Amino acid sequence: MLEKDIQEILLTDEQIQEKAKELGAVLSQEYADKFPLAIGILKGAMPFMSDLMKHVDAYVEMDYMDVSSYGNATVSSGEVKIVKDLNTSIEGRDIIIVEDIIDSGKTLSYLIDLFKYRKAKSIKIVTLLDKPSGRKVPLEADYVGFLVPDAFVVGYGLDYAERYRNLPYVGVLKKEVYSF
Ligand SMILES: O=P(O)(O)OC[C@H]1O[C@H](OP(=O)(O)OP(=O)(O)O)[C@H](O)[C@@H]1O
Ligand code: HPA
Ligand SMILES: [Mg+2]
Repeated sequence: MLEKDIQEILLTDEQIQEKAKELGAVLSQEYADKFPLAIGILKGAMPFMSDLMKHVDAYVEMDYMDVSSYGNATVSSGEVKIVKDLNTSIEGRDIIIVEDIIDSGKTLSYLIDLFKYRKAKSIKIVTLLDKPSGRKVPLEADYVGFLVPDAFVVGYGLDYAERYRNLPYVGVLKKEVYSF
């Protein structure tokens, strides 16, 4: 039913699961002798955080922050709103930010400033998707799953107007769904 709104599937469930395994193995090595705090950025990063963490073999703590800047639009409002803050103090902690996508870069550049202000010891970013063509502020992730083209993508956590997060794959949304 949902598939009728999808122009093209970019990444299958299998490709995403394989990538979660790969990135989990890298993080396991990197944090083997540390006690990092992984922070999933809701709502979009929920499925990726859950799949990725299953493959991290280290003493990792998890917390979530809910931030939003897109609302029902396909371009960032530029205003990053904290809907729910962390439960954990991050002072002196090694932070792993887990994101679904970096597009304009505004969400993460806001969060990095905030986490530095809160005196995190180190901050690394792992993102499933990176859309370099969308960048409005300079920002690079430490670990990137896949690059995506200049198109609005949905699925596997990513929404348009709160829909399509439950698709098991990542696909390009048909333009007629959001431009009328
Ligand atoms: O690099 P940017 O242009 O800031 O875009 C990336 C952010 O936008 C989306 O979140 P959104 O604000 O839509 O909230 P959601 O995760 O609840 O959908 C996505 O999940 C990222 O957090
Ligand atoms: N799709 C869904 N949510 C997003 C995107 C996108 O391409 N970019 C930033 N948030
Ligand atoms: Mg969204």
